[in-house]
Amino acid sequence: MKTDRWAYENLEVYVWEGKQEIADRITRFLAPLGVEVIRAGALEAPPAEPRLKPAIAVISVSVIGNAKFTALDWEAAHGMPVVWVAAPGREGDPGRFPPEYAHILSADFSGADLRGQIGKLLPQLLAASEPETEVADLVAESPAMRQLLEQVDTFADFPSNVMLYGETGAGKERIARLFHERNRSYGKGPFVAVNCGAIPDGLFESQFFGHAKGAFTGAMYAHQGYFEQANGGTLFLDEIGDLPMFQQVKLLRVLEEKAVTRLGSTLPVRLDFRLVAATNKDLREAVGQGRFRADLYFRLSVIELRVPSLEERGPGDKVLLLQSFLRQMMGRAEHDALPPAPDWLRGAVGTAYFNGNVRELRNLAERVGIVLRQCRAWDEGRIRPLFRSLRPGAFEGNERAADWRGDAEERRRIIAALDANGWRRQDTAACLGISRKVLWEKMRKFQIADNEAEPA
Ligand SMILES: Nc1ncnc2c1ncn2[C@@H]1O[C@H](COP(=O)(O)OP(=O)(O)OP(=O)(O)O)[C@@H](O)[C@H]1O
Repeated sequence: MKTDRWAYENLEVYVWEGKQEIADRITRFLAPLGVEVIRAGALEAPPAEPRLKPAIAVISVSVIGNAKFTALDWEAAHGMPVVWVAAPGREGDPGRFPPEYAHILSADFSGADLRGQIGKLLPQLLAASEPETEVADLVAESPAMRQLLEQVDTFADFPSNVMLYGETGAGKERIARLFHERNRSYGKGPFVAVNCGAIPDGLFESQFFGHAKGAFTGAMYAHQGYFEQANGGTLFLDEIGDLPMFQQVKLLRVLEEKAVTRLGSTLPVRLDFRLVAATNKDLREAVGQGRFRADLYFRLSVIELRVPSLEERGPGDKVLLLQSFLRQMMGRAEHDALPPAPDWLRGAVGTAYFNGNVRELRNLAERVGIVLRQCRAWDEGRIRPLFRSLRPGAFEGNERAADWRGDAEERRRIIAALDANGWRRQDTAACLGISRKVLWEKMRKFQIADNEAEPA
């Protein structure tokens, strides 16, 4: 269970306020608690990347302009609660602010006033930052997913680094969380997810290493980097293949030394966390082409697992996922009150091709959920058209779908040959007309477990 202290130390507060003095006061009151205060400009557009940490915005009512932008619009677009700053004496004026402006501060607020408002929002932030009911909702009925979960169970309780491969949106972060949750020691600590593709060069060090107070202009307070934030828990490095070479060197050094020194400090901090990295690229190929350091690759890839795409998982998992997302969206009671999903719907989901994997399927579920809530029935006339934007699974012109189907087919062929040859690699390779080494590489690529195979 996360604590208020954890929440403050991991909180980002975006300040959109025209008056410098007010913005400075917010920083002065919050930064000593470990809060990262970010001075934001106009924030009308929702951020392109999802935020990695819980966040609150503090916004001056005057910069928004009540007429065109309501508090609800803002909160929905950004997914973070807002504390509004109003001119002194106006904050309690019910005629002026509709009820959704629930958290209003008078512009002459004290530190206690500000912390009081934020304190009211902490329980909601803490709840949101807990992993969703990951394990309970994890849909993994297909043989490919069951095999993956078995592998997670085998390795979860060890500290070894893990590398997850898989298409975008296949569920790599979800599996990383599972590794975290199933580890008896690190699972009790934080799970810190970082998208390595989204870190500007100039910010890598301060974001990963943190900085001491006064380390550079503007570093008014000490800041914990991702390594320290993940201490005692799991650090999930997504899109690791996008890490530029010079950042790779720095990451490797920290992993080797198991310590980090904040910028502007001389005191190393000992590190002890579980590292799970993920990529949708072929890292071995990147190593071969000199785009990824071999030493870092070997350090990260102690345990290598592949998260199957939805195509490989097959129609059964697609249907179950759709139902699970619908239950989440509509609420279990409302969903279960519906008659069972009709065959035409199962057929449509099962054969659709989801380019964006589980994430795209969830978007479809959201659209279906909206219709279901309106008509409370599986209305074919209204629901079937929602599938039009999706390509059928057998769509000829889609190369990626064809690749995936090709992989799944090859995997099936290899398993059949292994079965037919009693899992003896030499005989299987001969039967397939490939070398034993190539067979081994393919078994590794397709995550074919060879528990019963002869010793190598
Ligand atoms: N087996 C599953 N059961 C239920 N939900 C899942 C499953 N796998 C993934 N999801 C959901 O699908 C969405 C995408 O998953 P996730 O973020 O883990 O994918 P990813 O492979 O890490 O994506 P990216 O490559 O973009 O980083 C998330 O909302 C996740 O909760």
